[in-house]
Amino acid sequence: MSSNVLRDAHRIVVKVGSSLVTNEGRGLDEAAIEEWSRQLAALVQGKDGVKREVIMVSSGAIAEGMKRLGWATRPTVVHELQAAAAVGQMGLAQMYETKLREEGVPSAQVLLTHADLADRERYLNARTTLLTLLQLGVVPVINENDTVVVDEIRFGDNDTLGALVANLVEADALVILTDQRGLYSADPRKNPDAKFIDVAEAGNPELEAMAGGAGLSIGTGGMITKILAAKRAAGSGASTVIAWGREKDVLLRLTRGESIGTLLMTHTHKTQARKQWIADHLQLRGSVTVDAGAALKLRDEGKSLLPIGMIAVEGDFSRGEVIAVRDEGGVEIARGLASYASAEARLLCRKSSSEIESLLGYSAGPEIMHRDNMVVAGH
Ligand SMILES: Nc1ncnc2c1ncn2[C@@H]1O[C@H](COP(=O)(O)OP(=O)(O)O)[C@@H](O)[C@H]1O
Ligand SMILES: N[C@@H](CCC(=O)OP(=O)(O)O)C(=O)O
Repeated sequence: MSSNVLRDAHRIVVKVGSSLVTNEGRGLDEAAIEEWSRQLAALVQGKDGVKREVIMVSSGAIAEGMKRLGWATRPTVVHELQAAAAVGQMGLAQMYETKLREEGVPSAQVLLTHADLADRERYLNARTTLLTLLQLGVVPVINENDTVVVDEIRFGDNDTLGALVANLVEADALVILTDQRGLYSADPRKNPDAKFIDVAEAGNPELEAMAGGAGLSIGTGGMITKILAAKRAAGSGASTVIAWGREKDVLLRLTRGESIGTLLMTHTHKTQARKQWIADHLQLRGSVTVDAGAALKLRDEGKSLLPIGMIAVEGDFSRGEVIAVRDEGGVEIARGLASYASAEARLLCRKSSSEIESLLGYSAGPEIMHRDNMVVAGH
């Protein structure tokens, strides 16, 4: 098994499932959360010599809420599930906050819904906030915002949410911690002869046939959602490891290059994936024309586009929509996500970034298009 995937990963999304977090429904597993927090902190602080950025996607709110409300069986009424999630999320966030703070690492609670990632503006806001938190050395602790979503628009299981977060921040790797040592050729609870898979290609359809549903009533996805999450994460260039969450020092050992769990590899390159994503999935909503100086900075220096170099704005677009950047001859030199809506961008042409706040009454950052959200033609 090639083991340099995690060793070389700079930005890692870790997902832990309900059954682990809540000790199979018995209540938040303080010792386990403390263990993961210690490891997350060590990665962020670079105790092994490399500082990494980590995001924790943690389930467990509903299971913990049920316990706090004294409910022995999982309700089926959606508002009761939402109420349980709201109660449980308090405990979940509090425990990660406490354990990470004890390790000297600040944390942040981020609750997301499907709508947040489907809407261009909210997508960009979520992305920018998460990248800002990572830059600040904060560990974002993410869960689905269960209180406001009903079944049809839910991620449903946090494996999918973990993969979408990996896509959102362009993580190098997704680590899914669960109650099995990884993927087997069949559900090991039902088939004791199932063989362990140590490495495979993410997206290989044979894997989907091996994976069954959830093990205990606490978890929702089972192995199939993990396999599909790995496929989705691969789309943005992240490889996935599925491993046992109680394995001693699992995150530290993985990032030291040890082979633990099942590695689902991708060969998609991150920048290639992003380029493809911007090229394929999004319709151009407009464009901006820039002067020769700005064109040079974008094309040759890998810089963001600042309003000072922008001469004109074409079309009608919102923040977060995809626009083209053209030079004065009309040639497209880049495309990417606009940080400002077209009406705002028009007011900012030829202006210094320091004037943004006084012109618009707020600032969404000094750039018209940040280089992280841009693909330059020919690069
Ligand atoms: N091929 C397989 N390999 C390993 N586990 C499998 C497989 N098929 C189904 N499973 C089941 O998936 C369970 C893990 O999923 P789930 O219960 O949703 O956990 P989590 O809360 O970690 O998301 C395992 O306990 C196992 O019973
Ligand atoms: N958002 C839900 C988690 C959904 C869920 O069950 O996920 P998982 O256990 O990872 O399959 C919660 O916190 O209870």
